[in-house]
Amino acid sequence: MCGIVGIVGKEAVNQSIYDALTVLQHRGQDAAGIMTIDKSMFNLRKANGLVRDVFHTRHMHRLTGNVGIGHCRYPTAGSSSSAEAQPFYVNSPFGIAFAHNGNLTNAHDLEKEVFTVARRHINTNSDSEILLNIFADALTKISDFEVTPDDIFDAVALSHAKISGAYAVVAAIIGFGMVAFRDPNGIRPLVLGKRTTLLGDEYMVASESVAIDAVGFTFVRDVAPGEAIYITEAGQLHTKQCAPMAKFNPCIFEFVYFARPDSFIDGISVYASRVNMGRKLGEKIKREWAELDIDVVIPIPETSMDVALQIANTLDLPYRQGFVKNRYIGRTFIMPGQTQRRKSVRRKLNAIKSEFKDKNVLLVDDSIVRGTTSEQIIEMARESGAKKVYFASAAPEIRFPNVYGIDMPSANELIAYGREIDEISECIKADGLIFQDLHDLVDAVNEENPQITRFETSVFDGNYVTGDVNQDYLERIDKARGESAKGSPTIQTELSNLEMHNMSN
Ligand SMILES: O=P(O)(O)OC[C@H]1O[C@H](OP(=O)(O)OP(=O)(O)O)[C@H](O)[C@@H]1O
Ligand SMILES: NC(=O)CC[C@H](N)C(=O)O
Ligand SMILES: [Mg+2]
Repeated sequence: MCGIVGIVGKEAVNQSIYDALTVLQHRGQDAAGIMTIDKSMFNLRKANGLVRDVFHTRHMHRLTGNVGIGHCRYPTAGSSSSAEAQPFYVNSPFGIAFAHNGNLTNAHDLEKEVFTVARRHINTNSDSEILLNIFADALTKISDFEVTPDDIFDAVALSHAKISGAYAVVAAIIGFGMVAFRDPNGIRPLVLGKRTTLLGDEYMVASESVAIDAVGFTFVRDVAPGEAIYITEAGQLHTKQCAPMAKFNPCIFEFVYFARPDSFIDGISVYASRVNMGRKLGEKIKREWAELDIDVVIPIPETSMDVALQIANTLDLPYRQGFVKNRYIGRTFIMPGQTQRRKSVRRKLNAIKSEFKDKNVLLVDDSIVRGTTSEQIIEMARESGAKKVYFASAAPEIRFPNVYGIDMPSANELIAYGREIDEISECIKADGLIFQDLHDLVDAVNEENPQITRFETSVFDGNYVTGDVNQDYLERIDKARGESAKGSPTIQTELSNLEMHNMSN
């Protein structure tokens, strides 16, 4: 669930892109990159690591220019190698820098087409590099030496017709400007911002509105599903709907977990949707656990905190911070391997024993995916003296793989796969376990924008909106990306030495 950003400014954009990436860091912790256009050259810095570790002052000095794009990566295709960090680059037609959030479902077929028909070489296993080459090939076919807004929109339309899956994209084209587009289902988010300066208007696109707030731009609107935005280097804005059947199917997991609560996505406040989730789950707990002897509601920091507070209010119970989060440890779910994820839970969260001693506690989390967090947290609550430990999840049981940009390629890794609620409860050793119902989750988010008629909910119900995901496909991604396919950490490290890009130190 990477973070992307792009700015066409009147002055240097490097610092604003850096600042935007720091507030999109929760979307991808593995690698980061910035590419700027300075006259007729690109400047690039990308590497594995957090934004604050990838860019040093010496890199920032060299990232000159008034147009640039940035990316922070959470890999969902290929490997964690720094060669797959983004932005990617191609040199024909023109120089194009490219950053992508999402995941393609027909990358395998497209790769063949790129090689045999477009005669282009793909140098990594990243689906984003394929997507870039599909777009570049479309632009080659359509444009001459000059690029008009219509050329850009025709190239995006041609790309939409070929690509399947989830993609929010930002690209910078040397000599012309910046292009951004969103897949026709609008699965991944993308917003447009503007800032008026004495030198003229500046434009920005980003994965979440929080990035627009952070760098002092004003939120204009969400980019529509299928729509393309083209901002010339001179700062002229052009927009066009480029997909005939575009419709909103935003990923519901953005609201459950991925996005920051202070962001708005497709007209929906992420925070308000989480408060609604808490209210609905609180009401379900009241209905189904009427006899329950809960003394206190405790969130599992950080994402579940807004939900847990609302559950406590609905149940009229005290809300207490029983766990302290180490602010220097990132999100565990988006870490690359299960070993690292397991180790990080205890490094990240520590219990305040007095909040548990001799109490029946209700622990609240936004979701249970592999069960890594819940199992260890329940153990910590018991070690801290809790009498009984109940557990509530603001999302329903996750039983299906994700193919649209969340790294859950294998059903076998999901704790709810093939298990009923009492079996899951037994696995995580809870005294009672309750999940939100899917219709309540959808209503909780939908209440904030009733115009959206459908959400992408495949991890809960197995309905994949692109219509091309079958058992064969799921088996292939399981083999290619499941935990057993990812290899040992040593192999990962070796892979990370295979890279091909500039500014490596
Ligand atoms: O069942 P699991 O496989 O453990 O996955 C679910 C957990 O992972 C996430 O937390 P994470 O630490 O990533 O981020 P947070 O600090 O934003 O809650 C999520 O909020 C759940 O706590
Ligand atoms: N999470 C994402 O958006 C990942 C983008 C792309 N599929 C990659 O693996 O780099
Ligand atoms: Mg969490």
